Amino acid sequence: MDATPSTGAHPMIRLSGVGKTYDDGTVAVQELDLEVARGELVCLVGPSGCGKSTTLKMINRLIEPSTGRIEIDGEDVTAKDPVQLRRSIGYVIQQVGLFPHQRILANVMTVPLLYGESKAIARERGRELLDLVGLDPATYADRYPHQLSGGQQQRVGVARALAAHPPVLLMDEPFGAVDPVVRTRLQDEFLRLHDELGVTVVFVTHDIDEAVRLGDRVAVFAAGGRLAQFDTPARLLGRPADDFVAEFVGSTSGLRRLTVTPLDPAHLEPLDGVRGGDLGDAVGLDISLGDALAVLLRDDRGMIGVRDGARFVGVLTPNGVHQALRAALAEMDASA
Ligand SMILES: Nc1ncnc2c1ncn2[C@@H]1O[C@H](COP(=O)(O)OP(=O)(O)OP(=O)(O)O)[C@@H](O)[C@H]1O
Repeated sequence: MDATPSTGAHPMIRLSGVGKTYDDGTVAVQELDLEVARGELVCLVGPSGCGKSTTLKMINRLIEPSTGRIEIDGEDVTAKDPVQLRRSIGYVIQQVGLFPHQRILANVMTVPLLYGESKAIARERGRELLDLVGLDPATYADRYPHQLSGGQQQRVGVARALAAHPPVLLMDEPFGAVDPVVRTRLQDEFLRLHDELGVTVVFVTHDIDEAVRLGDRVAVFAAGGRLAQFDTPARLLGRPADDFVAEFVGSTSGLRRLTVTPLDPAHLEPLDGVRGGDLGDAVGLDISLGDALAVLLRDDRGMIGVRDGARFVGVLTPNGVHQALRAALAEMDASA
């Protein structure tokens, strides 16, 4: 299968009325409706035990749903052979699960070989993928997993999951075990990779910051697998659906909103009368309000220049930051 999004009318993943009750009576997920568009990156987030992993594992049938229907690209997954299904869906977990006695390249080549590719092609594809996830094949291809750091092992896990060009990639807390600095780097790299490949991703995390940073949309789960809100990061933070979501996104949601609100020329002040020397650092229009505010706070002039390419387009002041946040909420309300 190919990761290139096709143009069919149905979503890439559709869960309708899906529920899971384990044999001991635990209701892990109930009546879940969720649609993931082609090429979308959706994060499932929520407190421990709220059914995120169960939901993910039902998509590739590691767990069979008790009720409801799951479709991938319009096809009912229960009608497919589970082994074939799992080969066509990439799966990355926190405990990377690399084969310890195989070298890194061999680990990544596993899936293409399973698909019957020749060794030469699988090797070439493996090297390409290592490169894609930021591991120089000349350095890492012949190492064993224990000779890599935790973050590097996670990258190999991602490379291996992408080896079969899966149209769908499921990720369960893939960056949970690495330190915050490495985690941020892996998130950045993964966002770039997602843009490049257009693969549809469902990503489980318990970290709301990770969810709003990565997700095109974020599904917040409450206990018992209840979907409390499924929305864009900006709406989730700006207009939480209920008290549970408000509490989950937390008291720092104002700060988080800065990271998901773009810098908008409408909230800049004109350059008139401002001399070059009055301006602190200049930032580009393509950054978030949060990054712009960080630059604004770095010096005490209270304003920074904003460029669109090489051209100065205005000045951002603290008042402009407030205006942008207020306007983003007003826009959301108008479109609701
Ligand atoms: N095999 C099982 N048998 C019985 N109950 C289970 C089983 N697997 C999971 N559960 C229960 O189902 C609920 C949902 O578990 P799940 O692993 O999906 O949650 P989660 O949101 O992914 O949690 P975490 O963030 O802690 O990984 C929990 O109450 C869990 O104890």
